[in-house]
Amino acid sequence: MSLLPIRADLLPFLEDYLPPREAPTPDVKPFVTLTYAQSLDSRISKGRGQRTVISHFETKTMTHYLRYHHDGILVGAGTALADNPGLNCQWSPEDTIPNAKCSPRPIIIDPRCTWHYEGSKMQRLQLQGSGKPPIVVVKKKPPQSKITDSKVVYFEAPLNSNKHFDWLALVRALKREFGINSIMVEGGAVVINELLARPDVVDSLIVTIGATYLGEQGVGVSPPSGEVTLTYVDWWKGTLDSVMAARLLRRA
Ligand SMILES: NC(=O)C1=CN([C@@H]2O[C@H](COP(=O)(O)OP(=O)(O)OC[C@H]3O[C@@H](n4cnc5c(N)ncnc54)[C@H](O)[C@@H]3O)[C@@H](O)[C@H]2O)C=CC1
Ligand SMILES: Nc1nc(O)c(N)c(N[C@@H]2O[C@H](COP(=O)(O)O)[C@@H](O)[C@H]2O)n1
Repeated sequence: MSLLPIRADLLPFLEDYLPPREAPTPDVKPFVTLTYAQSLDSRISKGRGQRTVISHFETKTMTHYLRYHHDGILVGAGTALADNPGLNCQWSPEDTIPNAKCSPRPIIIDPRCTWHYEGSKMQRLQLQGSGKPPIVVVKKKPPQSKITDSKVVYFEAPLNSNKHFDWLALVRALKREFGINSIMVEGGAVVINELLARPDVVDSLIVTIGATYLGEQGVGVSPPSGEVTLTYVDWWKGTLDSVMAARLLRRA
Protein backbone atom coordinates (compact mmCIF):
# COMPACT_ATOMS: atom_id res chain seq x y z
CA MET A 1 0.00 0.00 0.00
CA SER A 2 1.39 3.43 -0.90
CA LEU A 3 1.97 6.05 1.77
CA LEU A 4 0.31 9.44 2.20
CA PRO A 5 2.67 12.30 1.29
CA ILE A 6 4.60 13.54 4.30
CA ARG A 7 2.92 16.44 6.12
CA ALA A 8 4.97 19.55 5.39
CA ASP A 9 5.04 20.65 9.03
CA LEU A 10 6.68 17.37 10.09
CA LEU A 11 9.89 18.26 8.25
CA PRO A 12 10.96 21.28 10.37
CA PHE A 13 9.64 19.52 13.47
CA LEU A 14 11.89 16.47 12.92
CA GLU A 15 14.94 18.27 11.54
CA ASP A 16 16.81 18.73 14.84
CA TYR A 17 16.21 15.11 15.87
CA LEU A 18 17.62 13.46 12.73
CA PRO A 19 21.13 12.03 12.45
CA PRO A 20 23.73 14.67 11.52
CA ARG A 21 24.30 15.15 7.80
CA GLU A 22 28.07 15.73 8.12
CA ALA A 23 30.49 12.87 7.46
CA PRO A 24 30.63 10.63 10.54
CA THR A 25 33.68 10.70 12.79
CA PRO A 26 35.21 7.22 13.21
CA ASP A 27 35.56 7.21 17.01
CA VAL A 28 32.06 8.57 17.75
CA LYS A 29 29.28 6.05 18.44
CA PRO A 30 26.48 5.81 15.86
CA PHE A 31 23.52 8.20 16.20
CA VAL A 32 20.63 6.29 17.82
CA THR A 33 16.96 7.23 17.48
CA LEU A 34 14.49 5.38 19.71
CA THR A 35 11.04 5.60 18.14
CA TYR A 36 7.74 3.81 18.64
CA ALA A 37 3.98 4.31 18.73
CA GLN A 38 2.07 3.98 21.98
CA SER A 39 -1.51 4.24 23.20
CA LEU A 40 -2.76 6.70 25.81
CA ASP A 41 -2.21 3.96 28.41
CA SER A 42 1.42 3.50 27.31
CA ARG A 43 0.95 0.20 25.47
CA ILE A 44 2.62 -0.67 22.19
CA SER A 45 0.42 -3.63 21.28
CA LYS A 46 -2.87 -5.26 22.31
CA GLY A 47 -1.02 -8.24 23.70
CA ARG A 48 2.28 -10.08 23.37
CA GLY A 49 2.58 -11.36 19.84
CA GLN A 50 -0.23 -9.19 18.46
CA ARG A 51 0.68 -6.76 15.71
CA THR A 52 -1.36 -3.63 16.50
CA VAL A 53 -1.84 -0.52 14.41
CA ILE A 54 -1.56 2.61 16.56
CA SER A 55 -0.20 5.20 14.12
CA HIS A 56 -2.43 7.18 11.79
CA PHE A 57 -1.46 7.14 8.09
CA GLU A 58 0.26 10.53 8.59
CA THR A 59 2.60 9.17 11.25
CA LYS A 60 3.09 5.94 9.31
CA THR A 61 4.61 8.12 6.59
CA MET A 62 6.72 9.81 9.27
CA THR A 63 8.09 6.41 10.31
CA HIS A 64 9.17 5.71 6.72
CA TYR A 65 10.68 9.21 6.48
CA LEU A 66 12.71 8.39 9.60
CA ARG A 67 13.72 5.01 8.15
CA TYR A 68 15.00 6.86 5.05
CA HIS A 69 17.34 8.90 7.25
CA HIS A 70 18.97 5.99 9.09
CA ASP A 71 21.53 3.35 8.05
CA GLY A 72 20.11 0.64 10.30
CA ILE A 73 16.73 -0.30 11.79
CA LEU A 74 16.78 -2.41 14.95
CA VAL A 75 14.14 -4.59 16.61
CA GLY A 76 14.21 -7.37 19.20
CA ALA A 77 13.43 -10.98 18.40
CA GLY A 78 10.02 -10.61 20.11
CA THR A 79 8.99 -8.04 17.51
CA ALA A 80 10.44 -10.00 14.60
CA LEU A 81 8.47 -13.08 15.69
CA ALA A 82 5.22 -11.24 16.54
CA ASP A 83 5.01 -8.77 13.67
CA ASN A 84 6.91 -10.38 10.79
CA PRO A 85 7.99 -6.81 9.91
CA GLY A 86 9.33 -5.66 6.55
CA LEU A 87 11.52 -2.89 7.99
CA ASN A 88 12.15 -1.35 4.59
CA CYS A 89 11.60 2.26 3.56
CA GLN A 90 8.73 3.19 1.29
CA TRP A 91 9.35 6.94 1.40
CA SER A 92 11.83 8.85 -0.75
CA PRO A 93 12.25 12.43 -1.98
CA GLU A 94 9.76 13.31 -4.72
CA ASP A 95 12.06 12.71 -7.68
CA THR A 96 13.08 9.15 -6.74
CA ILE A 97 11.22 5.86 -6.36
CA PRO A 98 11.82 4.03 -3.07
CA ASN A 99 14.06 0.99 -3.43
CA ALA A 100 16.40 -1.15 -1.38
CA LYS A 101 19.02 1.61 -1.50
CA CYS A 102 16.70 3.96 0.43
CA SER A 103 16.06 1.30 3.05
CA PRO A 104 17.96 0.89 6.30
CA ARG A 105 19.69 -2.42 7.08
CA PRO A 106 17.49 -4.47 9.44
CA ILE A 107 19.20 -5.52 12.68
CA ILE A 108 17.48 -8.23 14.73
CA ILE A 109 18.57 -8.77 18.34
CA ASP A 110 18.15 -12.50 18.67
CA PRO A 111 20.69 -14.04 21.08
CA ARG A 112 19.20 -17.54 20.82
CA CYS A 113 18.43 -17.61 17.05
CA THR A 114 14.67 -17.96 17.50
CA TRP A 115 13.62 -15.97 14.43
CA HIS A 116 13.93 -17.28 10.87
CA TYR A 117 14.52 -15.15 7.79
CA GLU A 118 13.38 -17.88 5.41
CA GLY A 119 9.78 -17.16 4.37
CA SER A 120 9.68 -13.80 6.20
CA LYS A 121 8.30 -10.53 4.83
CA MET A 122 11.84 -9.16 5.07
CA GLN A 123 13.11 -11.88 2.74
CA ARG A 124 10.23 -11.27 0.31
CA LEU A 125 11.00 -7.53 0.17
CA GLN A 126 14.70 -8.21 -0.32
CA LEU A 127 13.98 -10.62 -3.20
CA GLN A 128 11.71 -7.97 -4.77
CA GLY A 129 14.54 -5.42 -4.56
CA SER A 130 12.76 -3.22 -2.03
CA GLY A 131 14.58 -4.09 1.18
CA LYS A 132 17.94 -5.15 2.55
CA PRO A 133 18.85 -8.49 4.18
CA PRO A 134 19.29 -8.38 7.95
CA ILE A 135 22.12 -8.57 10.42
CA VAL A 136 21.06 -10.94 13.18
CA VAL A 137 22.86 -10.31 16.47
CA VAL A 138 23.37 -13.63 18.24
CA LYS A 139 25.27 -15.09 21.15
CA LYS A 140 26.61 -17.89 18.91
CA LYS A 141 26.31 -18.26 15.14
CA PRO A 142 24.12 -21.16 13.94
CA PRO A 143 25.96 -24.02 12.19
CA GLN A 144 26.44 -23.49 8.45
CA SER A 145 24.02 -26.37 7.74
CA LYS A 146 21.18 -24.39 9.40
CA ILE A 147 21.78 -21.21 7.37
CA THR A 148 19.32 -21.31 4.48
CA ASP A 149 19.92 -17.86 2.98
CA SER A 150 23.51 -16.70 2.64
CA LYS A 151 22.45 -13.04 2.53
CA VAL A 152 21.72 -13.01 6.27
CA VAL A 153 24.71 -11.98 8.33
CA TYR A 154 24.95 -13.48 11.82
CA PHE A 155 26.95 -11.26 14.12
CA GLU A 156 28.20 -12.66 17.41
CA ALA A 157 28.27 -10.23 20.31
CA PRO A 158 29.36 -10.81 23.91
CA LEU A 159 26.73 -10.91 26.65
CA ASN A 160 27.22 -8.92 29.87
CA SER A 161 26.81 -10.26 33.42
CA ASN A 162 22.99 -10.02 33.06
CA LYS A 163 23.20 -12.26 29.97
CA HIS A 164 22.23 -9.32 27.76
CA PHE A 165 24.12 -7.50 25.05
CA ASP A 166 25.54 -4.23 26.22
CA TRP A 167 23.94 -1.56 24.06
CA LEU A 168 26.85 0.85 23.86
CA ALA A 169 29.34 -1.84 22.91
CA LEU A 170 26.84 -3.28 20.43
CA VAL A 171 26.09 -0.06 18.54
CA ARG A 172 29.80 0.73 18.38
CA ALA A 173 30.47 -2.75 16.98
CA LEU A 174 27.73 -2.31 14.34
CA LYS A 175 29.44 0.88 13.19
CA ARG A 176 32.91 -0.67 13.21
CA GLU A 177 31.96 -3.92 11.45
CA PHE A 178 29.20 -2.76 9.06
CA GLY A 179 29.67 1.00 8.67
CA ILE A 180 26.27 1.71 10.28
CA ASN A 181 26.45 5.33 11.39
CA SER A 182 22.84 5.81 12.45
CA ILE A 183 20.36 3.34 13.94
CA MET A 184 16.60 3.70 14.28
CA VAL A 185 15.31 1.47 17.08
CA GLU A 186 11.62 0.54 16.73
CA GLY A 187 11.08 -1.85 19.64
CA GLY A 188 9.59 -3.90 21.11
CA ALA A 189 8.97 -3.48 24.80
CA VAL A 190 12.10 -5.18 26.15
CA VAL A 191 14.32 -3.13 23.88
CA ILE A 192 12.45 0.16 24.49
CA ASN A 193 12.45 -0.23 28.27
CA GLU A 194 16.17 -0.97 28.33
CA LEU A 195 17.04 1.93 26.05
CA LEU A 196 14.88 4.50 27.86
CA ALA A 197 17.38 4.09 30.67
CA ARG A 198 20.39 4.64 28.39
CA PRO A 199 20.93 8.36 27.68
CA ASP A 200 24.51 7.43 26.80
CA VAL A 201 23.20 5.40 23.84
CA VAL A 202 20.00 7.18 22.70
CA ASP A 203 20.36 10.53 20.92
CA SER A 204 16.73 11.18 19.93
CA LEU A 205 13.43 9.89 21.28
CA ILE A 206 10.44 10.17 18.94
CA VAL A 207 7.16 8.80 20.32
CA THR A 208 3.85 8.73 18.46
CA ILE A 209 0.88 8.83 20.82
CA GLY A 210 -2.30 7.43 19.31
CA ALA A 211 -5.78 8.42 20.50
CA THR A 212 -6.55 4.91 21.71
CA TYR A 213 -6.44 2.71 24.81
CA LEU A 214 -5.15 -0.85 24.56
CA GLY A 215 -6.04 -2.08 28.05
CA GLU A 216 -4.49 -4.27 30.69
CA GLN A 217 -3.58 -7.15 28.37
CA GLY A 218 -1.53 -4.73 26.26
CA VAL A 219 2.28 -4.72 26.19
CA GLY A 220 3.35 -1.68 28.21
CA VAL A 221 6.44 0.47 27.98
CA SER A 222 8.02 2.48 30.73
CA PRO A 223 11.59 2.82 31.95
CA PRO A 224 12.49 0.48 34.84
CA SER A 225 13.21 3.16 37.42
CA GLY A 226 11.16 6.04 36.06
CA GLU A 227 14.29 8.15 36.35
CA VAL A 228 14.41 9.53 32.84
CA THR A 229 14.76 13.23 32.26
CA LEU A 230 13.71 14.52 28.88
CA THR A 231 15.18 17.65 27.43
CA TYR A 232 14.73 19.63 24.24
CA VAL A 233 11.08 18.47 24.14
CA ASP A 234 8.83 19.40 21.22
CA TRP A 235 5.35 18.30 20.10
CA TRP A 236 3.64 17.88 16.74
CA LYS A 237 -0.12 17.48 16.48
CA GLY A 238 -1.67 15.47 13.67
CA THR A 239 -5.23 14.60 12.74
CA LEU A 240 -5.60 11.73 15.20
CA ASP A 241 -2.24 11.34 16.91
CA SER A 242 0.56 13.48 18.30
CA VAL A 243 4.32 13.06 18.26
CA MET A 244 6.74 13.98 21.01
CA ALA A 245 10.39 14.44 20.10
CA ALA A 246 13.01 14.80 22.81
CA ARG A 247 16.52 14.00 23.95
CA LEU A 248 17.39 12.02 27.06
CA LEU A 249 19.37 14.06 29.57
CA ARG A 250 22.70 12.48 30.38
CA ARG A 251 23.53 12.29 34.04
CA ALA A 252 26.73 14.12 35.03
N1 LIG B 1 3.86 0.17 18.55
C1 LIG B 1 5.11 0.07 18.20
O1 LIG B 1 5.73 1.06 17.80
C2 LIG B 1 5.82 -1.24 18.28
C3 LIG B 1 5.22 -2.35 18.84
N2 LIG B 1 5.89 -3.53 18.95
C4 LIG B 1 5.24 -4.66 19.66
O2 LIG B 1 6.07 -5.08 20.72
C5 LIG B 1 5.80 -6.46 21.00
C6 LIG B 1 7.11 -7.21 21.14
O3 LIG B 1 7.80 -6.75 22.26
P1 LIG B 1 8.68 -7.73 23.15
O4 LIG B 1 7.99 -9.02 23.28
O5 LIG B 1 9.07 -6.98 24.39
O6 LIG B 1 9.93 -8.03 22.24
P2 LIG B 1 11.26 -7.27 21.76
O7 LIG B 1 11.09 -6.96 20.33
O8 LIG B 1 11.71 -6.18 22.66
O9 LIG B 1 12.27 -8.50 21.82
C7 LIG B 1 12.63 -9.04 23.05
C8 LIG B 1 13.73 -10.06 22.81
O10 LIG B 1 14.83 -9.43 22.16
C9 LIG B 1 16.04 -9.91 22.68
N3 LIG B 1 16.71 -8.78 23.34
C10 LIG B 1 16.25 -7.53 23.52
N4 LIG B 1 17.19 -6.77 24.11
C11 LIG B 1 18.25 -7.57 24.33
C12 LIG B 1 19.55 -7.37 24.90
N5 LIG B 1 19.98 -6.19 25.39
N6 LIG B 1 20.39 -8.44 24.94
C13 LIG B 1 20.01 -9.65 24.47
N7 LIG B 1 18.81 -9.89 23.91
C14 LIG B 1 17.95 -8.86 23.85
C15 LIG B 1 15.69 -11.04 23.64
O11 LIG B 1 15.66 -12.22 22.91
C16 LIG B 1 14.30 -10.65 24.09
O12 LIG B 1 13.55 -11.76 24.51
C17 LIG B 1 4.99 -6.99 19.84
O13 LIG B 1 3.64 -7.19 20.28
C18 LIG B 1 5.06 -5.88 18.80
O14 LIG B 1 3.88 -5.80 18.05
C19 LIG B 1 7.16 -3.65 18.48
C20 LIG B 1 7.80 -2.61 17.91
C21 LIG B 1 7.20 -1.30 17.78
N1 LIG C 1 5.27 3.63 13.95
C1 LIG C 1 4.56 2.52 14.22
N2 LIG C 1 3.23 2.61 14.43
C2 LIG C 1 2.52 1.52 14.74
O1 LIG C 1 1.21 1.64 14.94
C3 LIG C 1 3.14 0.25 14.81
N3 LIG C 1 2.41 -0.86 15.09
C4 LIG C 1 4.54 0.21 14.54
N4 LIG C 1 5.17 -0.95 14.57
C5 LIG C 1 6.52 -1.12 14.08
O2 LIG C 1 6.55 -1.22 12.66
C6 LIG C 1 6.97 -2.53 12.30
C7 LIG C 1 6.24 -3.01 11.07
O3 LIG C 1 7.00 -2.62 10.00
P1 LIG C 1 6.58 -2.90 8.47
O4 LIG C 1 5.41 -2.02 8.19
O5 LIG C 1 6.25 -4.35 8.36
O6 LIG C 1 7.79 -2.51 7.72
C8 LIG C 1 6.71 -3.37 13.52
O7 LIG C 1 7.46 -4.52 13.61
C9 LIG C 1 7.10 -2.39 14.60
O8 LIG C 1 8.49 -2.27 14.72
N5 LIG C 1 5.22 1.36 14.28
